[in-house]
Amino acid sequence: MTKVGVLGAQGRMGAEVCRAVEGADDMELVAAVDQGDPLDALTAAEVVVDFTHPGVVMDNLRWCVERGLHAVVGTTGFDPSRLDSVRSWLTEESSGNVVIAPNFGIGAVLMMHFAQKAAPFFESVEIVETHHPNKADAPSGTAYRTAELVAAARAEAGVAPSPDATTSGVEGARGADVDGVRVHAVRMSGAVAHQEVVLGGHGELFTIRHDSMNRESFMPGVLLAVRRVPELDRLTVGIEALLGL
Ligand SMILES: NC(=O)C1=CN([C@@H]2O[C@H](COP(=O)(O)OP(=O)(O)OC[C@H]3O[C@@H](n4cnc5c(N)ncnc54)[C@H](OP(=O)(O)O)[C@@H]3O)[C@@H](O)[C@H]2O)C=CC1
Ligand SMILES: O=C(O)C1=N[C@H](C(=O)O)C[C@H](O)C1
Repeated sequence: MTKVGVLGAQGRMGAEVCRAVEGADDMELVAAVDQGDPLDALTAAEVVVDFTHPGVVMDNLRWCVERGLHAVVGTTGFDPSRLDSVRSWLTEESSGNVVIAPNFGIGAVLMMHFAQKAAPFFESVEIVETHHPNKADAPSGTAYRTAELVAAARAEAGVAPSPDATTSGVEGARGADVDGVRVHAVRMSGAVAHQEVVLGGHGELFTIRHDSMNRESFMPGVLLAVRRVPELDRLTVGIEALLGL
């Protein structure tokens, strides 16, 4: 039985993770910690799952690493400099491993993978993500990561930036620029988590779309990461490798 602790246990995702862990035959929920609770209860765990807030996740993660706990992190906000900081904590001597994934949905991981594959074949690419209006960060971690992967694939293939003749307009109308890829964030009541990667050129549009209809959709990926994190090597970003992609 893997002993699991959850940080952000009363939040939308944390509560779903607690239910999923309690429903798994090979896991035991030993700590459910939220805002204001002491972290000490987490030392009973082998793996800590964090779904909190971009503003607090670095402190939580450092606390886990310093205690040799494995961590599975779904909280967003991990830009390259944050990932470098985490790598610097995970020395030869530290015993815990970390998985940080902007999206644990299997379909969402495949969407990112296919977008990366398709990106060099089209002149234009833009990303449109739609989320529930309670989301704190924009663009989503998934959109940010997709843009990074798409931009890297295009750079490696020597593809020019997406053409854009815009010289005037209202600020924000063209979305955010993430590594040269335009990302548009929609906040919509009734939505959960949705993303389209739109690619175009030579008289055709190719759209790769993913929809999370509920938060259960993330649980197979979260449980997979909890099962696999002890055998991984220090920091793993995304669960692509765990799926054999
Ligand atoms: N990787 C993935 O697949 C997914 C990632 N996410 C990401 O997960 C994060 C959480 O999302 P969501 O569950 O919707 O957010 P919620 O706001 O519903 O939940 C976050 C919870 O964490 C609590 N919290 C805040 N600070 C701390 C702290 N220092 N220690 C312990 N608990 C704390 C919050 O308490 P309080 O409300 O009092 O502040 C709240 O209960 C976001 O970054 C989101 O983007 C979401 C879905 C899937
Ligand atoms: O806040 C959310 O809800 C989600 N956050 C993650 C993100 O920012 O990409 C994953 C998913 O999109 C749901």
